[in-house]
Amino acid sequence: MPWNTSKPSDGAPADVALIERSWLRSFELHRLDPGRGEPPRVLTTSALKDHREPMACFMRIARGGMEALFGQIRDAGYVVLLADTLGVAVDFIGNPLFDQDWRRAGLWLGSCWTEEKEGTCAVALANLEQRAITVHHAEHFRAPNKTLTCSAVPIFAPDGRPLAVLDASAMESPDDRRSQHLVLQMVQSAARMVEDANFLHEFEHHHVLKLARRRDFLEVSADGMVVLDEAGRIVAISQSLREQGALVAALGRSVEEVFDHRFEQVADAARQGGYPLAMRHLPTGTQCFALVRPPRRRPSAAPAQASPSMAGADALQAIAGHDPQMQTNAQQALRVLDKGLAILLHGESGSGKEAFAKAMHEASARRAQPFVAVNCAAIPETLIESELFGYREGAFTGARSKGARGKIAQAHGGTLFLDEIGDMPQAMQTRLLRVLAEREVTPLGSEQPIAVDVQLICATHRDLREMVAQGQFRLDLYYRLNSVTLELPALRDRADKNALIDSLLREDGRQLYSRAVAITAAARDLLLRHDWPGNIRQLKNVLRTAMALSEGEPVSPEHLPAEIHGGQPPVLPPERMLSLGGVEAQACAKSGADEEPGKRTSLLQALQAHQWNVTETARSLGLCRATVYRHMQKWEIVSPNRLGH
Ligand SMILES: Nc1ncnc2c1ncn2[C@@H]1O[C@H](COP(=O)(O)OP(=O)(O)OP(=O)(O)O)[C@@H](O)[C@H]1O
Repeated sequence: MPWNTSKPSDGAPADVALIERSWLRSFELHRLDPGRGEPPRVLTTSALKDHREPMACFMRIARGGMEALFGQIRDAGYVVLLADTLGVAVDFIGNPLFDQDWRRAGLWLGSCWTEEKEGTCAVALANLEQRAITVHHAEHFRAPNKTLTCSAVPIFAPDGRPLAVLDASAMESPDDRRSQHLVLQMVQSAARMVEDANFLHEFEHHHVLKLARRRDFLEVSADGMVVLDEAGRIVAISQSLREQGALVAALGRSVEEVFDHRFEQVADAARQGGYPLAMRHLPTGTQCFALVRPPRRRPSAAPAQASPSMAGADALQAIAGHDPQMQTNAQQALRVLDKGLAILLHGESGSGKEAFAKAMHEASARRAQPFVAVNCAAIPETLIESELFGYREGAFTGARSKGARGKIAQAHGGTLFLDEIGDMPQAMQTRLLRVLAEREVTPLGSEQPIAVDVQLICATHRDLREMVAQGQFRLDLYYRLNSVTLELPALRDRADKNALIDSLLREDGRQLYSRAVAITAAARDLLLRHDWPGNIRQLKNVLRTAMALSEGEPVSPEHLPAEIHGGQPPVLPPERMLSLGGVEAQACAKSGADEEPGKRTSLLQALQAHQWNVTETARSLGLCRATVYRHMQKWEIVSPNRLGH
């Protein structure tokens, strides 16, 4: 576990390649004139407010890092900028003596540093490539920027999403770009400081383990941080660990599965002042040390009293993208969150209902509490009751000896996401209605009700009104669930397909090749013309397969499956049929046409390879989970984990 490896330094040759590519785009894609004279555009105060408001909370935290950085470099004539992910400078610190000069150079609050307008520049490149970079003097594309030297570093949210860019710029500097190496390092450490402070703030109500390989450095400079929820599960890791790929596999596991300590020991250390624990990372046997930061007490017992999260609101905006209908959905969601209303998401399979529900949870006052998702279509009818409501010991033959908490009780204080609610059996509809009315749940075999307080979000691709008309869904439950219905557009109807393609190439490219992967105009054109029956999930799978086939080179038409070319879906052997992302939509859409015996074997092998983890299996095969469950039911494949029930 290489926690203490230092990050790659300046990496000048890599910078040169990025800068060359950006120049090409500036000429060919953005058709900019390098000789144009004006400085960057500066937004009006009210337009700037729209950029600052959503990140107000983060900006307060970032200010500390900006001031510390400015203190180190002000005498050398640098200013410090914080830009949002659209390249707008939302905060600025410079020596006020030179205000006029900064403003003329575009180093000013509200200035827009995008590649589309400015061509090659550091803030735009840090945003696009999501890595630290210096753009020095003539490396800038436009003439007025060529005297500048700018070093910019992206800052990430706890979930790995880009949040902002920190930049240090000067109007005068030596010609040799190596003179900026140290400045870039300083911006990097300030960015990391801001990122860590934001991380600790987001998880102030959790136990946080600060980890280091060397005990002496633990208190002054930890190698990374790990967050535990109330049940001792690892729910987040800091960006430093994420970048090194360390502990990513530990997410979602309990602390004792990953380290040789139980949660009680960790909580005990926290109570006694967080003394350093000597720990062993079980999968690798690596020794490390941990300081435990205890959770801060909530000011009130009710979690719903906390203030809404600005970072969460950002997450919601990010999921909404640039599509007007999705933006309206995000605004409406923000208005109705934390008001005790049930929310219904309606949209085709793969259109992002669960992703949107998660983002809503992150934006709500319940964000530090659990988000529990239940797919009603995936649980066999005989198990749905115990799964949802829980059971007491000995409630039925095969019940676990200690009983089990149901999903509804697990979501207490947080959000319960009921996916495919249209598939919930009628008897369960009646029980759910009672839970919603009485705000308590009675586990099977028990007479003792447990009080529950959950934000309920349901999702379906079905027409519930039609189901009500046909007597398949209870009218009273329908009214309870849809205080607010948000319609998620199908991908083919989204106005921001281009931006979605770019963000998937950037995010998944980062995972596969540590950088964004480009796409040719011809391939993009094919993607834009396709009608995407499997929606964003299908697009994501097609792009991942294409990126793998292109080996990181720009994705071009030959990397795309036949159906994207407007042809018939490829006729493939069953194994490939299940393993190609591009056929996901077909598999989802027509589960009746897939009877070949070879497919059962392929699915079985994939499930075994992923230790019967359906989510992982679905991901590896490029299918949606519901389809995997459907196939399992149809082909009578039973998980060994279920045999005991
Ligand atoms: N705005 C987005 N940007 C990038 N990826 C997205 C976005 N929205 C959804 N996705 C991804 O698309 C995939 C499908 O999303 P999700 O599971 O939320 O869809 P769904 O509508 O709940 O599907 P189903 O009805 O089949 O359960 C997931 O991998 C999700 O991460």
